[in-house]
Amino acid sequence: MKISIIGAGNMGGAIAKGLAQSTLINTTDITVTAATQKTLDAIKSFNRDINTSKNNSEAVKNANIIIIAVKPWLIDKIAKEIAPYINNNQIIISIVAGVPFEYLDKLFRCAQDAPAIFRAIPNTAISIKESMTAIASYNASTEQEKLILSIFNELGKSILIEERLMVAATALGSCGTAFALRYIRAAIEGGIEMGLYAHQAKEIVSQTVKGAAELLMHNQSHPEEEIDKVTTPGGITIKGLNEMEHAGFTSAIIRGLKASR
Ligand SMILES: NC(=O)C1=CN([C@@H]2O[C@H](COP(=O)(O)OP(=O)(O)OC[C@H]3O[C@@H](n4cnc5c(N)ncnc54)[C@H](OP(=O)(O)O)[C@@H]3O)[C@@H](O)[C@H]2O)C=CC1
Ligand SMILES: O=C(O)[C@@H]1CCC=N1
Repeated sequence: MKISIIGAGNMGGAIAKGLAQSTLINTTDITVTAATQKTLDAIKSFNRDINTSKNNSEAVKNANIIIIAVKPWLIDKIAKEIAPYINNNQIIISIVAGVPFEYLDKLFRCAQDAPAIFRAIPNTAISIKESMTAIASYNASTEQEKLILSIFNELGKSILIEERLMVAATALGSCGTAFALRYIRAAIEGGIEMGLYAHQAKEIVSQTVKGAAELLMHNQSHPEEEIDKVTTPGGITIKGLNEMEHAGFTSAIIRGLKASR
């Protein structure tokens, strides 16, 4: 199975790196393209078996799966370039945030029919096979859906959802990486103010956040259930939590997520 990624930047490059570590795809069957040689060299230095090219139309010709990973304002230009070389046996995956199937159909329709198109929104942890990827499908068979889910499951976890939910899933799962990291940064800064060295604070906060997330997944529990186990009545955790809430913690997160939408 050959996969071509058009646009090997933060996300396209991360997907290529993740795929190169997966068992489903041979690294020599991965091709990435970019506008500049510098980006392609960076991919080669990660794994020299990944094919690199600046020729998008050549890259898509023999691919079974084509992943479009350019900035949203470049999708029209890229589609114009590659659409003549795409056929209905190929699968297109657009990771371009905010571009609906209705629009992708117009861009990639071959003759009377559109190929199978997926929208996938991973996050940057895909480079280390720890992504959460939301996927919506259009014109695809159940077999094709299974195939695409199996690829992204190898690169973390994936979920098939209706297209109308992609916006919310993007805010939570993709922008969410930045939101979680901003909490981590804030906690590190607090730790330093209380006397810890930066590297010590980072280690403590990173493992604590990872452990908190693992608790939810391992115990299949609700966050408040786990919080109850930490908050000693009259103790220090509830004092900290309430102070954060007075400053608008929950509200700030909900407002931020809705603004991302
Ligand atoms: N970053 C993220 O966390 C996420 C991003 N997305 C979506 O992914 C898409 C890409 O975002 P991101 O990776 O952050 O952006 P980047 O700018 O990092 O990557 C875009 C890539 O496209 C390449 N490119 C530009 N023009 C061409 C061209 N004509 N032919 C081939 N490649 C080209 C660039 O090449 P060069 O490097 O040489 O300039 C660059 O490598 C966006 O649409 C975004 O909505 C979706 C989910 C998460
Ligand atoms: O910020 C953005 O627009 C992209 C889409 C999701 C994550 N990054």
